[in-house]
Amino acid sequence: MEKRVISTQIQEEDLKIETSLRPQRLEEYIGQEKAKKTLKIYIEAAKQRGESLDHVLFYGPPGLGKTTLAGIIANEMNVHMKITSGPAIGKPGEMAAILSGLQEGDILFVDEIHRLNRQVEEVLYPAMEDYVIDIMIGKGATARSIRLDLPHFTLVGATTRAGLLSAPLRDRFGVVDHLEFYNPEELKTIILHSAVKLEVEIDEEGAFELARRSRGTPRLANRLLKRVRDFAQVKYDGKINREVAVFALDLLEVDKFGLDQNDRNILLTMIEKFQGGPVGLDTLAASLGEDAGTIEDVYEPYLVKNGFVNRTPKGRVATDFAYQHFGIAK
Ligand SMILES: Nc1ncnc2c1ncn2[C@@H]1O[C@H](COP(=O)(O)OP(=O)(O)OP(=O)(O)O)[C@@H](O)[C@H]1O
Ligand SMILES: [Mg+2]
Repeated sequence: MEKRVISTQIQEEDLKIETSLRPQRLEEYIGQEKAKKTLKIYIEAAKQRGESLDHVLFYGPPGLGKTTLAGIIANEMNVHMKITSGPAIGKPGEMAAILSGLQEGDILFVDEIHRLNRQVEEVLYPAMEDYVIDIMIGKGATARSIRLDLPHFTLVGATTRAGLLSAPLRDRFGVVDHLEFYNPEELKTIILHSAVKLEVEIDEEGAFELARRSRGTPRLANRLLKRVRDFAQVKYDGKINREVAVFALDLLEVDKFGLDQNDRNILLTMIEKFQGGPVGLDTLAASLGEDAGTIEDVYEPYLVKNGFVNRTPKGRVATDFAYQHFGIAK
């Protein structure tokens, strides 16, 4: 599918601004009240006891703030954070090396943790549970394993697909938080904060228009803000109000539900090629020329959340609301 403005996955243009816009403290982190409340308590308790925080797993669609929260935990606990990811660690020895390099209280952030291979994962089990690793020394008949103590660290895992995590790994996390899509009010607040940092002039209505077209996702809200700023600069006097926002977003083909061309493609394919479904995920993916995992993690959650698609045991179904959205009779 085409590269889309609305894609919630990280793009090169985001890297620069994301670092500067990323909240550093829990109190600057907007929304996710449930996760925030529990984290706050756990952080305070761990600090009072002078212990490391329990292992934490964040899961949810891309761009909702998993990496941001991991960084915030490190800041609040006043410890270092080491960052790695599932696909980056191929061998058990590499994981052992990372773990033994940690200091007391440190955070090890493992992004895309569902992509760790089995052998690497097995190093984590005793490490998470008892803060030890077993290392094999020697070969063949003389091989033996020795046990090394690790500092008390906190593993923070992030994944878009909690379902793919093995049960033994999932069970070793003391705190599991599902990040939810943000509501337009929360996104509006995020946009207004970002606008201050980026020195963009935007009014409340302009911010709200961007917010409700941001697919419930802060990453997107920030990206749209940046794009619309460019429009405002070139076509208007640099200030973003509702009119500028609507004009720019229409040009970018983001509709008032935050759907873009690719979302519409998915829905129209379901409606036109599969009579609205039920259609299996793999069949739908093949028909769109898109990866099934991407549809499931990136596109579908928002379509389901907003009532365009239902997931049934027989497959995906386009809802009446989806038909209405396109003005197609069922
Ligand atoms: N609660 C929030 N308040 C303010 N800004 C936020 C919040 N959550 C995320 N952001 C902004 O959105 C950007 C993307 O968030 P982040 O990188 O943490 O998402 P992610 O869930 O880790 O995504 P991915 O699954 O792609 O790794 C951040 O750089 C930050 O600017
Ligand atoms: Mg991330």
